[in-house]
Amino acid sequence: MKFMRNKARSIPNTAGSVNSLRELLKISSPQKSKLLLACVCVVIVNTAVIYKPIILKFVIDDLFIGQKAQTGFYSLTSIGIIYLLVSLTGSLFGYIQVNVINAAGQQMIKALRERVFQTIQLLPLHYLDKTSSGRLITRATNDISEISDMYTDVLMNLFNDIFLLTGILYAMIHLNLELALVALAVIPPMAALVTVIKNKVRRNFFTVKHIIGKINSFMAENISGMKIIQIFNAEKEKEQEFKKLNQEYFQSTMIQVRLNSFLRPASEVFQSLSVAILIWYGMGQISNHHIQIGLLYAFTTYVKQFFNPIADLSERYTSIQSALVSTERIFDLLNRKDILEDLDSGIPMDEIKGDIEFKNVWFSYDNENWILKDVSFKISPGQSVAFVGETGSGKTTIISLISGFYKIQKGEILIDGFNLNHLNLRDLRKNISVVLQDVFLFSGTIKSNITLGNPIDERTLSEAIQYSCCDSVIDSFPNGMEEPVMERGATLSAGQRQLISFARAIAHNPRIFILDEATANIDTNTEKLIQKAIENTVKNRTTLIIAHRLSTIKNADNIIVLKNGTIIEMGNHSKLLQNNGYYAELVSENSLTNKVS
Ligand SMILES: Nc1ncnc2c1ncn2[C@@H]1O[C@H](COP(=O)(O)OP(=O)(O)OP(=O)(O)O)[C@@H](O)[C@H]1O
Repeated sequence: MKFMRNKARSIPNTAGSVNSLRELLKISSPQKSKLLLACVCVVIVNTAVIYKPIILKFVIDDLFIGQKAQTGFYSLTSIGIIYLLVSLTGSLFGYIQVNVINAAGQQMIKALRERVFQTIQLLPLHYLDKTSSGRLITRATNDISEISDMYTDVLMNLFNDIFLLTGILYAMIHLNLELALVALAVIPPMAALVTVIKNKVRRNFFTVKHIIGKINSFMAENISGMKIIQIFNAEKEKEQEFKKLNQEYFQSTMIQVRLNSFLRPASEVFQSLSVAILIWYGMGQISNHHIQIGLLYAFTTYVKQFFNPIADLSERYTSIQSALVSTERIFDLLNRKDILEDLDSGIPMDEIKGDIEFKNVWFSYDNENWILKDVSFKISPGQSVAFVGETGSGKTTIISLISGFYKIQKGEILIDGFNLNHLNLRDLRKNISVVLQDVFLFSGTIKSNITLGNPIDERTLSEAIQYSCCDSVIDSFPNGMEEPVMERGATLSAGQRQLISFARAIAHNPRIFILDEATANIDTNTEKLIQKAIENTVKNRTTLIIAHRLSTIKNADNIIVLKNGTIIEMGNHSKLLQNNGYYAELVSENSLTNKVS
């Protein structure tokens, strides 16, 4: 059933493209006036193009063959001037059209890129857990640039071409219906050919884009994991994996190249065929004095002009299909409003006290396997609680639930007595700070990593630095707070990163502080600093610590011991030792790191 659903979503269909194009037009609506101006330009440019053969026909048939008196308006000079003016007007409006359409296209792409980024920021963790970063990166980069190309290069030309085709068609029918039908006799077989190729091109583009997503994911993952690859000499294996992906990509693009390279020559064959039929039929008509040579000349010019946009269209056909597929993929993401985080509705809470209660909470990530089973506990404001338990017992899951990252299936989580599901998530998260084991730093400066762009005054900032014992780290850098930080804080030590993240947590002055204590070995001096930072941070705050060090656990007001998603013991250090249960066993086995005690 699951398979069927996925498959149904991935099969490309025309309705999908039409809807996506409609969405694209909606995004373009602020650019309405520019688009309108561009359309006016298209009309003027193409009228000029269509008029030029009519002027030449007049010169050949009326002035030279018909021997019409070449005086006044009909003199060669005035007709030459008119021809020049028509050409110049066409060129001038062509210039305006290109500028206006490009400006409108770039504005639209800018808006679209912003919307994609905003949407990515609101994707819930349960979606991100199952989505590769490469897929999302491909949406924000490759797919957008394909639409940009289509918009600035293809779309206006498309409008241009369609207008030109209609104009030429009208001019041909108006001049001589019979000759027009002869000239266009090749259109039905040509349309049949294009229809056959169309679906192949679309299907293949879905494959191509899917593989680009896989390549981007692979690249992103390998670049971040390069240290491990190099240490374990896994370069060859990774290279093989990459070669396989690259080969897949190569094969699908080759199909595209073949289809693409077939379309232009095919349309040129049809063009030559049409000219040949026209000359064969037209010469007969001239010999029978049914038409004059100027008309045949105008028609051969029109046929060439008629097939040029068709040839261009067929060449652009693959780009159009590619961009349509990209548009569909982007709107597939943008329209997932049902899953996006709703940060702004719910009960507003400017300041929370920090009272947390789990009431018979059951939780599963996949709606099948229970990770938390009937978990209940209460933490009063300002209390510190340490979570202890073997790996996979559900400690991290509990803190993710308190931050509102996942929804529980059964039971209730209450914050200050309010059900977390009904709270304003933005307000809740404003009151929570976390320090994770694996500290995440962004490229920027130490200061920007502490403030994360939030308006934090200098006094709060310097207090945060002092309480987090981060001052010694900052003083050790020549640029102090403005010291550049590389992506993921790659140039800083684990201890330095930890201290910066404590400063970040304190600077945001949370009511609830969550700490996933690092298990990494840090030198004794930094260890002491971190211990001090923890002591300073937990003061007057509700604190939840996933604790690994006995020293931290001992200081906690309450210790919650978990096993397989169930609370098996609860109490302070001495009470749990007295119980002589699982916790006492962990302590006696020295499973908890006994550092800085
Ligand atoms: N995003 C996720 N999607 C699906 N399952 C998950 C996810 N995160 C954790 N799990 C599963 O939930 C269970 C509990 O994981 P959790 O991270 O809460 O354990 P933990 O007690 O914090 O472990 P550790 O001490 O190793 O960090 C594990 O079996 C894990 O495989």
